[in-house]
Amino acid sequence: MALATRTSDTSSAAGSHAPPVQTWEQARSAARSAAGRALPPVARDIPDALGHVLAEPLVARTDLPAFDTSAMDGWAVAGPGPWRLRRGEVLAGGRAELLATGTALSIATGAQLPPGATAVLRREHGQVDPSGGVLLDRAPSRLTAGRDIRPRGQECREGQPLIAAGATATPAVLGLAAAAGYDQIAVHRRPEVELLVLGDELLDSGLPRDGRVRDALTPLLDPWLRCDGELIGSRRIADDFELLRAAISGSPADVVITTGGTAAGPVDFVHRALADLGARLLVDSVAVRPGHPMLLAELPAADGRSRWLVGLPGNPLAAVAGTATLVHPLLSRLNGRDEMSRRCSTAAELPGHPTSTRLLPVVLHENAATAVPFDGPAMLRGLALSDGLAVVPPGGLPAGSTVEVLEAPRPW
Ligand SMILES: Nc1nc2c(c(=O)[nH]1)N[C@H]1C(S)=C(S)[C@@H](COP(=O)(O)OP(=O)(O)OC[C@H]3O[C@@H](n4cnc5c(N)ncnc54)[C@H](O)[C@@H]3O)O[C@H]1N2
Ligand code: MOO
Repeated sequence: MALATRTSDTSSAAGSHAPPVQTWEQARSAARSAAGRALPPVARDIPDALGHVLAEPLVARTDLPAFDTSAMDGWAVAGPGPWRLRRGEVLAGGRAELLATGTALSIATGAQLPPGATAVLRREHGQVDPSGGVLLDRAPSRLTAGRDIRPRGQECREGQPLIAAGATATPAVLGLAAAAGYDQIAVHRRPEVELLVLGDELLDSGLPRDGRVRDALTPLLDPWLRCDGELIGSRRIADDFELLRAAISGSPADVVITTGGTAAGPVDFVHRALADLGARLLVDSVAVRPGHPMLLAELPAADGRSRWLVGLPGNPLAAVAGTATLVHPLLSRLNGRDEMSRRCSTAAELPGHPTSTRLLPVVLHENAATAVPFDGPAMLRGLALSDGLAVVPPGGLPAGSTVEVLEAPRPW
């Protein structure tokens, strides 16, 4: 097969005619539509569900608290004082017998209240007489019925919905699920992702030398991909057509992500490999700077499972732009969640490209965006100082306008 180039007459370089250059908005929406719907629900143990999206509402499996509980260290008391002090104590996790009116029993915070108890007297509010057999309240007017008791069902009743389907399993949600009696929760399966980093010029350690540069994309993309999916592989592939073709076709991932090799250089094999594999190009070049050579393709299904490939340009900030434009929307949709962005104002002018959308690293102060220097396609210095990427429409934005700022993926 002839070496694929990206001149205008090579739209057949992949399995079907490549789409025309898309606007940034069209490309994002193509990535969401390609995913279609969230991956099917699976049951996950609570520790393994972090960052997943709930496929079903979280419904309380019990009253919370599940029993009347002491809110303080002190004494469970029955009726008005003074009280005859019973021997022993009830600790958290323990059970106590019926407490007769006029008696009291030492109790710890979190302990189940003995039946018959009407209030809890805090340790610092009570006084035991020298005989050790009688408990007095230092200020009886404070002790109303129910005082310092967390009543059963105060937080929720069994069967009550706590969190809606579609919410992300944050650490707080996982804690609530455990408290409400869950061992496993129903979440959407997360997409499996494999990262293939192309480029014989890349080094894994030491200083750039002899025309070679450090691989900046593995350390940058691996953590982001772990936020948005299950990263099942991350490896370097030599600039070799057969190796690249085999790596793509043999990948078990739902989504294969390549970096580099999207353009027209002598060893840029991504288009050719996709054509050879019969992939369908859904996005091939986007009117965005940096990152315009980014692409999205649907790979032939494997075992009935849909598969996709996102080709990110090699220039590091261009690869980040491709991640924001294609990878994050695709993976978010497969995960069943919305992408993260916020509306901000512009603290100063944000320079634009004449005809393309520009993704510009910005810092945010009091929700107002300012561009940072060193924002060239091959640079990461500006990005590393930034709070997000501003979406600057063609022509730019004057100070005082509203701008969408894309935030980096987070673990939840
Ligand atoms: N004739 C044309 N040349 C180029 C075009 C074009 O339209 N016509 N587009 C330019 C743009 S824009 C970009 S972006 C790049 C995209 O090129 P590739 O995706 O083929 O990427 P490579 O050529 O492999 O690498 C480009 C550049 O990035 C460096 N690189 C690659 N991977 C990494 C990495 N993991 N860490 C750090 N740096 C990386 C690589 O060394 C190159 O310097 O094409 C332009 N050319
Ligand atoms: O668009 Mo390239 O992605 O400018 O570096």
